[in-house]
Formats: sequence, C-alpha cells, structure tokens
Amino acid sequence: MSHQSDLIAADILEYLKQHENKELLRFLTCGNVDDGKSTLIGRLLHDSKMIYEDQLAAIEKDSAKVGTTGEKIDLALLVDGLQAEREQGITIDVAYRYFSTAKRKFIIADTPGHEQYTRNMATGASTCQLAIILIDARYGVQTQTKRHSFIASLLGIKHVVVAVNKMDLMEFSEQRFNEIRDEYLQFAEKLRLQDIRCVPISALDGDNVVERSERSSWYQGQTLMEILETVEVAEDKNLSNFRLPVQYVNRPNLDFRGFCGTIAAGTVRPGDTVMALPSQKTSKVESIVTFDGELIEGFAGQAVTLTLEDEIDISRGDIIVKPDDQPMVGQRLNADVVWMTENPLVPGRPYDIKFASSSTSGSFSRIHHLVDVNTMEQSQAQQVQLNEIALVELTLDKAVPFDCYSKIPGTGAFIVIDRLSNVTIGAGMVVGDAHGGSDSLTPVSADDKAKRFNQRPAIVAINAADPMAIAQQLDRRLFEMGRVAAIATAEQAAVLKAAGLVALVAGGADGADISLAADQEPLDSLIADLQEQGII
Ligand SMILES: Nc1nc2c(ncn2[C@@H]2O[C@H](COP(=O)(O)OP(=O)(O)OP(=O)(O)O)[C@@H](O)[C@H]2O)c(=O)[nH]1
Repeated sequence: MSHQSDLIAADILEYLKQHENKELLRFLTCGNVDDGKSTLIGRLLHDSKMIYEDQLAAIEKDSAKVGTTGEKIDLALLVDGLQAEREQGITIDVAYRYFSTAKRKFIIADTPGHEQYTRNMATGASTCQLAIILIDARYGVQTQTKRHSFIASLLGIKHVVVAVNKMDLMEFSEQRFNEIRDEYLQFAEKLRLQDIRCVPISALDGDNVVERSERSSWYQGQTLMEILETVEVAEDKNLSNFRLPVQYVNRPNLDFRGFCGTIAAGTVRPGDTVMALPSQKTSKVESIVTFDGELIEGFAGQAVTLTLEDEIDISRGDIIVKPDDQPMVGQRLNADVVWMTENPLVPGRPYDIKFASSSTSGSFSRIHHLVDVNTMEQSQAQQVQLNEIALVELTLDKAVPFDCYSKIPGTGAFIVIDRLSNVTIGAGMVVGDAHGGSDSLTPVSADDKAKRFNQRPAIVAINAADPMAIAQQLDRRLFEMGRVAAIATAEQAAVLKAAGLVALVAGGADGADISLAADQEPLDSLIADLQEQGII
C-alpha cells in the first residue's frame, strides 16, 4: 500500500526511524457543500498510495453502483462512512485522517461545511498550521469561503491554500482562475493571513493535486501536494517568549522534584533564570529532563520536566517564564469568543474558565460586538448565540497569567465550561488585557483611574462623520497591543481628556490631537509614530 513499502519489507526499523523523524503538518479542509472536499481528501489518499488494494477494489465496485462520477472512480466514497454517521446524529464533530509521503506526515482535520458548524471548524482548526479552502470554479468566491477564511485567520492559521476545484468543468480556463484568485486576494486583504497560494485543480481527475496537470500549462506554481510537503511551518513557532504551563509536579522521592509540561513557546537552557507565576519566585534551571534523556536546550512543542536549583513552591496550574519577559497577569481581558452551545452567552452569568493549565471562574462583563462570520460586519448584542463569534470582556475571579493568542496560542487560549454539566461551551482567544481606555466611559474610583490610565494611556477615537469606521480600525490593533481604543463623541473625548484620562484623541472631528481619516490604511505608520512619541 504505502509509498515506502519496499523499505518496510527490507528494513522495518529504518522505516520507522525515518517516519518518526518526518515533520508533521496539520491541516484542515473546508469548503461549501459539494465543492469536492471528500473527493479531494480521497484523491490525496489515493495518489499518495495510502489506500489498500481491497479498499480500492470495493470503491471501484461501489462507484459503478452508487457513485456520482459516471465511469470514473468516486474517491469521495472513501470518506463517506463518516458522512453517514454525521447525518444521523453528529456523533463526530471533527474527523482526523492520517497519511504520509516520503517527505512529511500529515493530519487532516475534516470539518463539516454548514454554517451551523462554526464551532466544529474552530475546534478542527485550532491546532492546524494550514487550511485548504476549496472553491468550485463554476461559482467562485462564496459566503462560505469568506467565513472559513475569517475563522482560519481568527485562529491564527498563517498558511492558506485556495484550491480552485472542478477546473475540468471550466476547460481549465486561465481567465476564470485569475478572476477567482483576484477576488479572493482582494477580500483576504482584510484578514491577517500571511501566506496565500491559489492552485487550479480537479480533485476528480487529479490535476495539480499530486500530479502536475497538462491541461493547465499556463499554471507555473506548485501542485497542492508540493505545497503541503514544502510549506515552511517550523518558523511559525514562537521561539522567543518562553512559557511552560506546569501540568504536573513530579516528586517520586525526596531527592527529585520536577515540573512537567509542554513548552508552549520559546526556548530554555540549563542555567537560565526562570520565574514561576503567579508567585513571582525565581530560580535557575538545573536540568531539562525528557523521556529520551537530558537536553541542552528545550524548545516550543517539547514535553519536558524542568528541575530547578532552588526549592521554590510551584504547583500545577502555574506558568514558568523568564523574568525579563513575562506574560500579562490580570483578572480582566478582552477576547474573541466562539460560542458552542444552545444556551447563549449572557453577560454576568458565572462560568468556569480554563487556560492552558490554570482553572478559575469568571463571567463576561461586556460584549463589545458580534462579528458576522459571513460579512465580517460588527454589530451590538446582548447575548452571543450558538456558532456566533464576539469580542467580549472577561472578568475572572482571580488573577491569571495570559498572553495574546496571536503571540502565543498556548497561553492565549481558554475554554469556557458549563458549571453544571462540565461541558465545554465556548472557546476564547485573548486579544489583550482590558485595563485602559475602554473603562473611561464607565465610572471608576480615583485610585483606579490613576493606576490604570497613567500606566496605560488610552486613545479615544472621534470622528463626526464615521466614528465606527475609525474605532473598528484602531480597536483591533490597540487591543492586540494591550492598549484600548474607545470611541466617544467629540464632547465626551474633551471631558475625558480634561480629566487626564486620555493621552490622545485621534479622529477626524474638531478637537482631535491628530487627524485620522476613516479610511486611513494601513495604520502602521500611525502606530509607529505613537510608539515613537511614547504614547503607546
Ligand atoms: N467535474 C468535477 N466534479 C467534481 C470534482 N470534484 C468533486 N466533484 C464532484 O462534485 C460532487 C461533490 O463532491 P464531494 O467530494 O462529495 O463534495 P463535498 O464537498 O465533500 O461535499 P459534502 O461531503 O456534501 O460536503 C461529486 O459529484 C463529485 O464527484 C472535480 O474536480 N471535477
């Protein structure tokens, strides 16, 4: 069956060694119903020779009987068992499939495409490094395409392959492909996807999936499989900010005390000074122990046990970091939340909240806005319903360490758990802490005011013509940076500024310190200016 069956027969140990050392790529496939997702997955498995002879014979027989592909073999039947299960009662939310080539190992998260399955896509995508977004060449970019791309970017997926499928039905028209590609790229400018490639394919016939197509001689790019095998994902890891959430304290005897966990980000070496949070006690790393022996350096993704030179008190749920690079620690934060249950998210209601290793309780203190996953428009809401996504403020019952999800997903994500049923009902991605300007519109004590705003100057955006447009632009960027942009009318801004609560008023109306047009883009130069002036 396998592409390496010769090696398996000749030297099974060598095969296993090679296989173990191959880099793993996790990706997900998404697209509209009938775009050809099952056929594509079947094609990838088939052309990378991951199908047993007898399986293939059975599918060939079934293709003639029940397939939708006429004379051709219906590779979608390979994944159909699962679909039947899904239709009956959604017993499986996300199905994972495994295959490998000589170069890499792959895990495909196969998520259903219907709108009501946003939560499933979020679950499947949360560990993926790449998303394949299928588009039917006949219909072009659809609402679903946008929704899936938005969720992929929200979850921090950096690599997207837009597979323009069914090109055989469009006679492999270069013009049609270019139209779809341009429309997609124009839309994707709004998202934070770093690497987008478009490939014209026919999943049914196999063109440009694994084998290069002779029917699209105008296409000079890589085949889908070449992209999957070569896309650079090692660099995506954060190797700068060391974080080790402690999952377990290992104390087999009085002489050994080790702190076990998977390094969420960064690197660590024996001799490094580290700090435990929340206690802020410091010590030096004595050794980094793993299943395979001691390491001279541990890095993101590795499961390790750290021993320290001093006996400091660290327990499960703490995070070990480096003293000169600490996460935020606080009780209030802003986060994007995907809601996953029929009972809506209601501000003020108590929930259990679980971060990488620490658990606490808390409630949502505010819904900043809902994001329409199809159009990306924002709207105000009192509740967040099943499959909706919102930017919310979370208030925790005790201070916990956290990071922005875009910087360190491992310590920037949390789940929301129902207190009675213990079921996961929401997933959150931290956008920033919630201290600062957004409070400026609600009463706070004088002490608090001084503390919050002196430390973190706020920016208020005003614009008589279109305050929302400015706020939307500023909002996201500043939240991400741990600063908060609030919108206000010119009058409110003047009052806030006079009270010393606001460092700077940005906007297009009279009274603004700096002028900022509603359509000003990109904001990078503005942000750089503000940083230079020490305002943010
Ligand atoms: N002509 C042509 N037909 C295709 C191609 N890819 C898929 N199809 C056909 O499109 C139909 C839908 O394909 P599936 O693979 O079942 O699509 P899907 O996206 O998995 O659909 P769901 O499982 O319902 O979400 C089937 O009849 C396929 O044979 C292609 O490249 N060219």
